[in-house]
Amino acid sequence: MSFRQTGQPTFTPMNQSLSQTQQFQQNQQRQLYHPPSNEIRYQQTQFQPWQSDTQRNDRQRPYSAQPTVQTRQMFPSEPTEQERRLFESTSGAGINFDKYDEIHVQVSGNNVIPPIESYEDIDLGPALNRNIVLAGYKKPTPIQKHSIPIILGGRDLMACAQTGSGKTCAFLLPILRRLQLVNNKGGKVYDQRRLIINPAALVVAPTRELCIQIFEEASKFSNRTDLLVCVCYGGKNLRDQIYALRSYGCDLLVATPGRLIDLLQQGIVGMSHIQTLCLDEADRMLDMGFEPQIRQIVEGFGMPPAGRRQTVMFSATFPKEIQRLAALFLQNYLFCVVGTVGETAKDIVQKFERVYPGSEFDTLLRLLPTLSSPQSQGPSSSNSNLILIFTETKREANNLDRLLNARGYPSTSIHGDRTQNEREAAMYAFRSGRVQILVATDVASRGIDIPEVRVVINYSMPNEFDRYVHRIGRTGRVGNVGTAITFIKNTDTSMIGPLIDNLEQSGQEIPPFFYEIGGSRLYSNTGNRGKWAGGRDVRNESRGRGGYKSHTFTHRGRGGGAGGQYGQNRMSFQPHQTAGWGDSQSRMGGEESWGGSGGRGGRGGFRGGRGRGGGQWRGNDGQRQQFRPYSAGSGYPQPEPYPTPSPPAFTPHRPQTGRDGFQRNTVTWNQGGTQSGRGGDINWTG
Ligand SMILES: Nc1ncnc2c1ncn2[C@@H]1O[C@H](COP(=O)(O)OP(=O)(O)OP(=O)(O)O)[C@@H](O)[C@H]1O
Repeated sequence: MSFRQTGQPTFTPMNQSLSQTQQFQQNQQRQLYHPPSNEIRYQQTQFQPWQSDTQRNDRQRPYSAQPTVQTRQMFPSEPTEQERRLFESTSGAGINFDKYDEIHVQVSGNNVIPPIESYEDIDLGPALNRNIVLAGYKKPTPIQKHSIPIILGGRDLMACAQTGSGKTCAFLLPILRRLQLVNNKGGKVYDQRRLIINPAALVVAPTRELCIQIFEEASKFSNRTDLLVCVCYGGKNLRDQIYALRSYGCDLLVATPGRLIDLLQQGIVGMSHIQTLCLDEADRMLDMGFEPQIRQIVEGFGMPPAGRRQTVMFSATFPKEIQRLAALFLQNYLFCVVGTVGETAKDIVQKFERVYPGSEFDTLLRLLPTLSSPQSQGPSSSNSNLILIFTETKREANNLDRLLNARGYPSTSIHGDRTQNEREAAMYAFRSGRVQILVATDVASRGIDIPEVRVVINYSMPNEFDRYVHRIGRTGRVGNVGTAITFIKNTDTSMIGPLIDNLEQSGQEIPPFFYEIGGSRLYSNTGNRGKWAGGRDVRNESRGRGGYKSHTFTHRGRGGGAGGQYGQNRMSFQPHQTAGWGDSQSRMGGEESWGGSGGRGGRGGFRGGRGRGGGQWRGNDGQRQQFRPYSAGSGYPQPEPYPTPSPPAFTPHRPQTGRDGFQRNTVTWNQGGTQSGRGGDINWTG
């Protein structure tokens, strides 16, 4: 008899006949329907790691039997000086931030997990909640609304959202929260007297600069937790990174694939504790360049297989063939797309300049005075108007940098031929506004977040549309407006079709000269245009009508009142009755739209649990369906972590930086402070 029939869950006692995956799913289910209260769940974080199968099976005790630890969260109400410095680089949301709510979100897969509407809807723990406030985030972006509960719920995820829409935080927050429940103790394990560092979560990103950036974000959000975050990337001294890893241990490792494989091959780092694997810029990580390395990392060093680990993938672009390949690393995953796959942000004004071979630099010189702020004519400390110029080759980047400097425009460059120290110096000079022009190859096209970049110039048009999307995505981030100027040559015919599609989609003007250049490509809906179009889960294409049901969400409706009706279905808010979430998914292949109608008190969408009840709606099949609301702060289902071997007792040192710039998470506590064991936030007792 199932829970849905009786209202009470029935669980098979855990025994040897259940596979580890089944046991994990059963645990998840148990927590899904019996979310423990905040306090009890917090106490639950104090558990010891499972050490063996027998011990794991013995863990079938009710929560009330867990040891009770009296804890009080005592964080200073005001940020300390150190915290101010840590969070000072966080940019504010732009004027168009609220427009994100108008973008439709589609989620497909089995048992879709509904989104949150605010950070308070979900229990991320006091430390993370405080860090969100310190970062100045007032409400989650659409991708965060969906990804946070999905990742926290232990599901695999393939997520696609526009550039600059907060994807980093969408995976970091739930990963850090899950890590708090793991008790990995820095993953230090001795194997035949040899120390191996086993992180519990791994984020892999394609470029060194992006790794540094993700690490810095992770350091911010793990502030005042006892989690150890490390970054490893090529171009820096390997011995220093090994020294730092071994000294401190590591719970969350951010790495580039090449350096990670080095560390794995030398037996410095192990993959056996990995519970969550995250591929940022996943389409790049799985294209021909990186795919063999990712396969090696996932399959060659004892990482738990799909189903026993959680795998999440994020990008702004997800070509269909990469989606198919990515599916091999995932199990029973949810596919979440904000807007349309590969869409450019609407806040970027796209302009085009027709150029002829050899006339590019003159065109640039003509444009620059109109783009730069007055301060940018010469050395200046103002960084309000940064210009990022993309070239196709390293040589072109070097030449352009030299020419610009010769003409009195202070610039610097970043590309693969520069040393890592030069690259980091260039990024620092640009971020801080010491130089206002950065000439870059595609090493800076993905993920790099510099809020003051107001203009991106494609000095030459890339030959793949996704590279264009990522390049121009360096501006117009998180609700800020930006401008992208692209130089188009007569030979760029293959890109004209996708560009026209894109401009039409974002309601922008199509330059008349496109019709001259485009020729027959303009009217063909094949090739690249077909490749990039659409925002579908590829699983549905192969399944035809029997594919996964796709749920469309819109988060409009804040501010109260009427409105928020979307599509054919209007959601009405009713007091929550019985949980029918799983049942509502039973009809495959249809499409539903769930809109926030504003509702009482003006919160649309899925805000239940504060007396506002759950929701019910009619799908296209006309049947009444219901969802189970969250209670504010009453605890989102938290899966039990996978069993991890017990590492030896370890007292972490926490210097701010390791030797030679190897960066470490910085955690400080007051004199006399106590730490309430792994898995919790650090508690201050004065
Ligand atoms: N909820 C939020 N409120 C305000 N700002 C936010 C929020 N979430 C993220 N940001 C800020 O938005 C900026 C862009 O975020 P992020 O770099 O994660 O975007 P992204 O989607 O990963 O972009 P890309 O596709 O280019 O990698 C960052 O400066 C981040 O601090």
